Amino acid sequence: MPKLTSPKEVRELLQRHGLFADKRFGQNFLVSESHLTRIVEAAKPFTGPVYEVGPGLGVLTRALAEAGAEVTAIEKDERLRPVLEETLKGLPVHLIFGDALAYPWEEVPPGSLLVANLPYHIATPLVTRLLQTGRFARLVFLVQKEVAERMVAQPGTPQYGLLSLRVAYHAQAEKLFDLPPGAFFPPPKVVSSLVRLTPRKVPDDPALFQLLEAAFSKRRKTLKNALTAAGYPKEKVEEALKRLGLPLDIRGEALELSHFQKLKDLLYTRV
Ligand SMILES: C[S@@+](CC[C@H](N)C(=O)[O-])C[C@H]1O[C@@H](n2cnc3c(N)ncnc32)[C@H](O)[C@@H]1O
Repeated sequence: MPKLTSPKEVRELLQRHGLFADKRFGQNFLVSESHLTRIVEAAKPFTGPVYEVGPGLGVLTRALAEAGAEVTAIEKDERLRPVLEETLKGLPVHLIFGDALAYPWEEVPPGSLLVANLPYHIATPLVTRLLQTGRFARLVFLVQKEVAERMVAQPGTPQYGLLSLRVAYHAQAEKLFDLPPGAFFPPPKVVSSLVRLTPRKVPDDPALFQLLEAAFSKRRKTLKNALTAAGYPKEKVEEALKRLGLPLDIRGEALELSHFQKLKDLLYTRV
């Protein structure tokens, strides 16, 4: 069995199967034993079924299964089938080939976990969708450091925006540690971070997210101008901001989640 945390053995495994790491699929395989251990520890305890998006060569899949997780892994790249059949042989892993964005996440058992080294190009839409299902007890995943910083950002910081508010509404968010490019083969151009989200089990709030999308659609505008440009009545927006004790020229980036929730209540209340 090849050692999947050895760049040399990973290169040989790919060569033996006539494969290469395909950038289009965001393929940067984890080859750091110490980081692998820390990711598995951050995901424990395995209190529900574990879903992995993008098993790649199976390094994390194998570690999770060996640690006792009941893993379902969804991989888009069909070329990896023979590799995964080799590296996951004998382990009770349910392997599905397909696009994770097309997976029926709304049907997974309540209390499921996501543990993944996410392909960078689908990380934000995928995490948003998984949070909206209300089915996950914990999501532990690697993303570009810059995306991780946006997920945990506080009001008034340059990284703060729609993604930070989406995450704050649905979950408690932690950025646990960074991984240098050398932890992957081939090394990416960016630093990665491990994020852990612990959902609060709140129902989705479409009116709130409609308001947030409008507030952040024009980043350089004041909140009042962004909302009126999106069709919210100007007088109502001004009145609501005054009632909240906020200046009329405030920008969306300065408001925390509770402000937006109160603003939504005021804007959606008939007078
Ligand atoms: C960053 S690599 C991680 C691979 C492996 N988990 C590891 O840590 O070495 C991302 C993986 O996601 C797969 N992938 C890319 N887009 C996908 C999609 N839409 N659905 C499912 N898997 C996808 C890639 O083929 C690749 O195996």
